[in-house]
Amino acid sequence: MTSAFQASLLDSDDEIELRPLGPSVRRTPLDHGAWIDLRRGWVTGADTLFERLRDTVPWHAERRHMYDRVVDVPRLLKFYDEGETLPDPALDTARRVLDAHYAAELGEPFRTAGLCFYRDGRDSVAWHGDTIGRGSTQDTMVAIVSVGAPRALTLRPRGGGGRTLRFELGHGDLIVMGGSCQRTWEHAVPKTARPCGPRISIQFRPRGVR
Ligand SMILES: O=C(O)CCC(=O)C(=O)O
Ligand SMILES: [Fe+2]
Repeated sequence: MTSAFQASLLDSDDEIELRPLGPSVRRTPLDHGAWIDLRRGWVTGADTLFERLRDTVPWHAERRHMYDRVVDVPRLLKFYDEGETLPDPALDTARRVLDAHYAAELGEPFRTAGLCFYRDGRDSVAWHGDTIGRGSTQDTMVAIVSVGAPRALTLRPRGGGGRTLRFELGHGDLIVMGGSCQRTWEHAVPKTARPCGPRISIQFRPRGVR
């Protein structure tokens, strides 16, 4: 359970590595058939990976219609669709290891990678489920790797009410939202007035989940 699962991502002296998954992944069942898996510190050398992604990903800002206005999306984005080359070999390895761990339960591989760059506490994502695709009707999984400074990822049952769960995620932490989580729960990265450093999240999703 050690070296076989430990993937060295670079042949040189860079220390980006993935620690084993297996029993170190903690599952928390949530109401309505949802669950969360948490593996703290999955990626070692996560600060190095943060810097590489920050410097090499072709980040772009988006603007969206909100009522009668066009507003800035408060984070930088880059989406890698199925078959597109990922920006860093560490992400290929991460996806392979996630596939090996979750294939039997998920029944299909993770195919796409969405990247978000939260530059400071003003960047955020509002309450939502990933329901553009199949997540609105089917159980699925969304695996999120966080590098850089920790930010809170919050979860609550859809429509509010009920308790809000809060996970501070950064520095190589892995969280996986599974079961009905995208349609029965919502998640967010709230803005914060506390001084905080930048965070990048990498979301791996199966085909047709968005
Ligand atoms: O950055 C995160 O951890 C969450 C991002 C997210 O929920 C999304 O892009 O759908
Ligand atoms: Fe999301």
